[in-house]
Amino acid sequence: MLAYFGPQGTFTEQAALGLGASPDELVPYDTVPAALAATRRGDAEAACVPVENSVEGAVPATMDALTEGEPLVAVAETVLDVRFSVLVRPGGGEVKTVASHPHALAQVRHWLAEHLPAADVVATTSTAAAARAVLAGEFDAAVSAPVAVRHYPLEVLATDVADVRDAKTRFLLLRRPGPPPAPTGQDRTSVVVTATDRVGALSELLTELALRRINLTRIESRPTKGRLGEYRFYIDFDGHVAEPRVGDALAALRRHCPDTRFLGSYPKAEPGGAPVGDEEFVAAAEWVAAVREGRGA
Ligand SMILES: O=C(O)C(=O)C[C@]1(C(=O)O)C=C[C@@H](O)C=C1
Repeated sequence: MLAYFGPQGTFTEQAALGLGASPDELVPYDTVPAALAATRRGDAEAACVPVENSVEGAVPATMDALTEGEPLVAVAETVLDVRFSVLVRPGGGEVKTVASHPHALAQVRHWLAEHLPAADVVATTSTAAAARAVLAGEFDAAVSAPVAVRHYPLEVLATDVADVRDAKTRFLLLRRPGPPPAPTGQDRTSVVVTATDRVGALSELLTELALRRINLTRIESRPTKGRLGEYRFYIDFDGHVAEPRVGDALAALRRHCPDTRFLGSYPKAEPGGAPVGDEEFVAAAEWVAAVREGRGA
């Protein structure tokens, strides 16, 4: 069974199907932490959750749930184009309230101001939860994934709704720790570190990546929820833990920051950039091994 951030008809369900899940193994959970908790307990083999959107940024619920509790690791990612449909009850009349996930609402602010300026905007746990609530008569319109109309007998008031064209959301498939998927040459590695409060701490961590020619693809911070001013950094970079360069960098991060948590090495959804070769690292390690054994100098 595969848990996902539901209910039925979310973008996340679409993402899980796109990652190869079959519809009959999918089980919806109403929140991201609930989907991850089911995976931690072993009720689900894996969980599919949103992690970042190109307009609204990180999904805080996912970031927090990845560091609180037993480790989970990403084994795959996928990226979806995000355009919304506005759904109403058939023959529903005037739209006085419009509901959706906060991330979705943030992506259609201008559209709502132009087309439904008098409507009250209400946040729901997901885009599909909004559709479900419209069906139940709680709100008049839902800003939903286009697929939601297949699950809820609603009428489409508008399609292709998005303030920013080409908006995208990235989703992760997470499992309990196990051997990472084999490297493909176009992989991403994710970690979370807590930088200590001193001059240059974060810059030292990033320098470890730069020194090994590792391309940083994302850095996000979230408060540790402990002391004010203490932050965790979520760092994504190109490469796979199986590559000597990347393994070396991870070891360095862990030396700087003993609570470094590995969040996975997995194939990139949108491959790009030439892979950086590991030849120099392999050759240098062989040279050191030879020196140690007295075979080289
Ligand atoms: O509510 C959904 O349909 C989701 O899958 C969540 C989510 C998100 O968290 O960003 C996913 C894609 C869209 O950007 C809006 C909402």
